[in-house]
Amino acid sequence: MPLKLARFKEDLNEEQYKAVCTTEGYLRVLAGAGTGKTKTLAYRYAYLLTALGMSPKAVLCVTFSNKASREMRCRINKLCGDIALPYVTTFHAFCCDLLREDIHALSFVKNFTVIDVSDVKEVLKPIFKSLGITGKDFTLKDAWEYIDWKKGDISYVPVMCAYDSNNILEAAANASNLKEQVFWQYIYQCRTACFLDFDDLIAFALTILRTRKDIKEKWQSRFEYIEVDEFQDIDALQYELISILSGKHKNLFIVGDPDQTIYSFRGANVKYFTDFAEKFPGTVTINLFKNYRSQAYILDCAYTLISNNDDPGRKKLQAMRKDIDMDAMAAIAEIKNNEEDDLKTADLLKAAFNKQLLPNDYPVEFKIVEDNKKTMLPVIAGCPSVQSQAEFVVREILNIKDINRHSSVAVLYRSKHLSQSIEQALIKYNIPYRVYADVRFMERKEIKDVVSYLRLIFNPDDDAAFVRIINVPRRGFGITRLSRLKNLASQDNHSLFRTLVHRLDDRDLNVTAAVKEFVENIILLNEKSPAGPSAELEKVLNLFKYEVMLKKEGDNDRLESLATLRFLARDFENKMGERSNIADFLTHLALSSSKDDDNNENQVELMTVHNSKGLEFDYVFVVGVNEGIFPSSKSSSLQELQEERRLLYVAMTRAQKQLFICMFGGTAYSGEELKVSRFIEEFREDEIFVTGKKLIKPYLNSAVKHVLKHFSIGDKVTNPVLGYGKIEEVNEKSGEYLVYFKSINKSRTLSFSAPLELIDANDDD
Ligand SMILES: Nc1ncnc2c1ncn2[C@@H]1O[C@H](COP(=O)(O)OP(=O)(O)OP(=O)(O)O)[C@@H](O)[C@H]1O
Repeated sequence: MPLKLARFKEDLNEEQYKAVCTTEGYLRVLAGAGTGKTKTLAYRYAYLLTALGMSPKAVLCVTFSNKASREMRCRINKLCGDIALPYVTTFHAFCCDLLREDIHALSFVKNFTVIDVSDVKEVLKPIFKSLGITGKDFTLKDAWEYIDWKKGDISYVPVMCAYDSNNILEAAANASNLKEQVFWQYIYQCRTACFLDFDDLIAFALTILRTRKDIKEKWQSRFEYIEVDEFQDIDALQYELISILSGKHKNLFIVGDPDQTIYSFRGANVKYFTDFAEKFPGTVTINLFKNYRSQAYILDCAYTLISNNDDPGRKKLQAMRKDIDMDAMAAIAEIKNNEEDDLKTADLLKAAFNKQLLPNDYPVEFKIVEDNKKTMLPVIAGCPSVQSQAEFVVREILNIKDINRHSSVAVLYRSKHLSQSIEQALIKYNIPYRVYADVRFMERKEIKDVVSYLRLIFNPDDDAAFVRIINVPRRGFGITRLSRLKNLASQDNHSLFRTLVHRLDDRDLNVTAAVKEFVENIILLNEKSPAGPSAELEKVLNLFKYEVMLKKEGDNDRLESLATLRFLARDFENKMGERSNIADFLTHLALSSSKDDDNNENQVELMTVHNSKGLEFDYVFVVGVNEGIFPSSKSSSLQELQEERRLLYVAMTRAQKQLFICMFGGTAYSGEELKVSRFIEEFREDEIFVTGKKLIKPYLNSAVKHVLKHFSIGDKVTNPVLGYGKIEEVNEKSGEYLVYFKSINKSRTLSFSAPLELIDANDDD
């Protein structure tokens, strides 16, 4: 059904409507979190099609991620019916389309293969091997970061595409350092295999547009209108691409929010958004500031946090949602004890949520908060350990009263390694979940490998475990030998491992010294009286050289997974005490990895904050808000810290109904005591509800110190109850205003945090 024009006015607010209908020229929309940026973009696209009658082929709408472009297509299809939308796309997909059509201009093959980051690592591995590079020199990730950085200068493209590929080898031979050598070897391998990585897609497309006037004009003519989402996060090359493409018709619509710039580390620069009007004279700017997503307390708290960053023309967001049912929300467990320790807290949480009497020997006060106002405030939870944090999250999830879809709950974290303790707790309580764009912890290759070692030691007849690890690390026991062994095993009617033990000198198998060593070690560990899980794990990692292999490959991600596994083993021992053994630990792990139906929509969503961009959930838990984690220990400069703050702001503004910000105590691997994030210190005490005060309280400064002054003497303001008023005095020390209200013909003293909105100085009250 065609969209009725009246609907645009009905569905949109005044500013959104203006943005949708201003179709000609340069338009910049400065849209705060949850103010309907995506909605405006979708409606504008629909408006171009229905009101102007444009063909979808003439409108380019570029979003930041595949997820965002799927969402955009879905929204447009809801408005315009089931039509094809060939150019609602991402930067990379668009460049790929352009190259499939015009890569001949670079004399590169049309049937190139696009490779992603994991493929890049596979291309790099043999290069590392041939150059004898180990993790001590640099890691695969370091190499990839160098390549990514190098490709910021696209002058490599003609070399990569040149007829004579010896040029590339020459560049590699003349390289001034090892990383540079890896770069050119990588380019050579990609050229030979006809691979293009994501950086190449942009670099190749831009090279064509820069150098081939005819092709440039073709693409410029094609797109009469261009829309770009998340413009605050575009980089120099993407900016140039859009500038070129919009160069003929000059109808460019951009939306962005400087407070949500979270990709500076990848070269994004917010200046392309903030300086847009100078670059393109005649630009109209529209501000969207009415937030339709979150309840007011969440927005207030997020605003307090982000106000610590430079002000890029920030406007306080106005909460529009009035429909939130407080009774449906999760009650909060308030921990008031002074002597928390890890296990006790978990038990206490359990008791509190089950409304059981607390055991007498806990010298604590612990209760469920039933106060609506407190429940609405963002909760800051200080959990004594990473496990009690997970316990807290899961218990709160179970306690949400209106939870009909688990997918209305998200657990967000700064670093993906934080997911595993949450995963364990969700499994324990049978709550379905999905880890966004990631492999679950127990399904990661390295974890399965190491668990297979443990299984084989425990049970040498475990053929599945044997097959998985006999040649990892490589021991000269590939597919051919394995298939011979399988035949022999079925003749002997033995398991694979036992057959191998009996046939070590069999000529057919011709086993290597490394395989013999493997067999000896398995037998040795199997015969020894088993140690606790963590000691056993250590032996496996050392004896079988698994960890050495990862170090050689420089695979930090996998090494960090092993660190997590060590942590799990230690934790299991702590919990189970002297009784703990490897068999129980294996059972525990096996149960943890039981698969749920991944297509099930009814799953709690686990993801990094970066992945949560553009999404919204009723209930949001941000976990691991610890100093060194969030902000990351890698962020030390002012700019980096501001980016981390924006990242937390993005996480907080995903929440619609309730927001939980959790940190955990304990000791880090480095031996240092874990601390509360500096961002928690930036919240105002009156804007949050703290549970687990023992950990949090020492870090909170007095509310007054943190209260921000928003208004000056003479400002005209409005209050939802008292109506129009005028600021008469500002008392910085007490954090209060004296405001004269016309409705009562009196002045009232109100705190800086009172609900006051600035009204236009020209407004006549
Ligand atoms: N005019 C409106 N009336 C009612 N609801 C609206 C309006 N505009 C947007 N919304 C709703 O507000 C929520 C946020 O909108 P949207 O996802 O488009 O925001 P956004 O600006 O893209 O957010 P962010 O940048 O934080 O990801 C959505 O649930 C959307 O349906």
